[in-house]
Amino acid sequence: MTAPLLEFDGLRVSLGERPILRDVTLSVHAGEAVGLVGESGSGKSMTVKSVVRLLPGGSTVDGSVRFGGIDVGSLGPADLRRFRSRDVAMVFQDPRATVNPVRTIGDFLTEVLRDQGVGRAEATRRAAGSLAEVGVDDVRRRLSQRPYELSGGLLQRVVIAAALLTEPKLILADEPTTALDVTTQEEVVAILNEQRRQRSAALLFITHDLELAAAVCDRIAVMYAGEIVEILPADRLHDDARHPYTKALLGSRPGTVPPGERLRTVPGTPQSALTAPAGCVFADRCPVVESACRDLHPPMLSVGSGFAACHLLSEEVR
Ligand SMILES: Nc1ncnc2c1ncn2[C@@H]1O[C@H](COP(=O)(O)OP(=O)(O)OP(=O)(O)O)[C@@H](O)[C@H]1O
Repeated sequence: MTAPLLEFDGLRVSLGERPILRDVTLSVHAGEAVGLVGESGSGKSMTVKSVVRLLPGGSTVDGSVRFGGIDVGSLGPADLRRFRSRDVAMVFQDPRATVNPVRTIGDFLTEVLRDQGVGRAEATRRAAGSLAEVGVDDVRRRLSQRPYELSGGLLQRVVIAAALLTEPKLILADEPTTALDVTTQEEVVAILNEQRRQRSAALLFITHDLELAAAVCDRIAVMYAGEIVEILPADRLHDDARHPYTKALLGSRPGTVPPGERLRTVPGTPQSALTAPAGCVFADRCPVVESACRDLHPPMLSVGSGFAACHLLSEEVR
């Protein structure tokens, strides 16, 4: 197999004394879509932000994030700028926080290309083409409009068009549809995925929604309290999930209980890397916890089609 495009290798991030990510190890291959799922505060956004070095000030980083074999922590200012504007593209939750409200859509779209020395007419032509590809109609008029004139769904398409314009090798998408209504969410995710597939761009896709991750991605990494606790192929999610946390997430989805019955949730409250116990981070909420789980940190084990960090699996793989 070829070397991964993106590799997190034992990534640890702390803010002062406070741990945020602990030993995150994950790879994303060229053209592959990997979903990062987990409850709020599990570290999904911090993992993604570490790729482009957008962590909060005062963060300490150990371990590494490599892109194309190069440690992004070692990039100087000019290389970092080039990496951020050419190799990766980002799509965040709220398009209105991404697009400058007082500038036109055309200016927003052509800016990066113009920075790269592309002439105005050519940049506008490419911007118009990119908008059309993500299903925006009346492209010429859109280019002269300002963000407040567009709906949230349309504006997120503009952000996706911008993300695709520089032909990035990797797209980082952090809950790209949470701010949109349900029908628009599906359309926007479908367009993002279709367009990145056509370009063979890899995708690191953050979502709370396991089913959405399974529909869009090739593999899924489940995070809890700043750690990855399970990684498995998306099409094996239902059959092969082994970690008690992944199973609890699967059991708490809407649609798993008959209409009228109360939706099950994962019992207990989510924890952060700071509050998690010393042994298994999920021990306090785990329905099958044993005494060893509280003391010893479980290693990531190869089980079935994926990997999971759970003491109860140790016997099985021995
Ligand atoms: N700017 C910040 N300053 C201090 N702590 C932060 C900051 N951003 C995030 N954290 C903390 O880092 C941990 C991981 O947060 P992160 O945003 O990565 O989680 P997440 O899984 O993406 O959650 P969500 O789904 O709510 O976005 C949390 O405990 C959070 O409180």
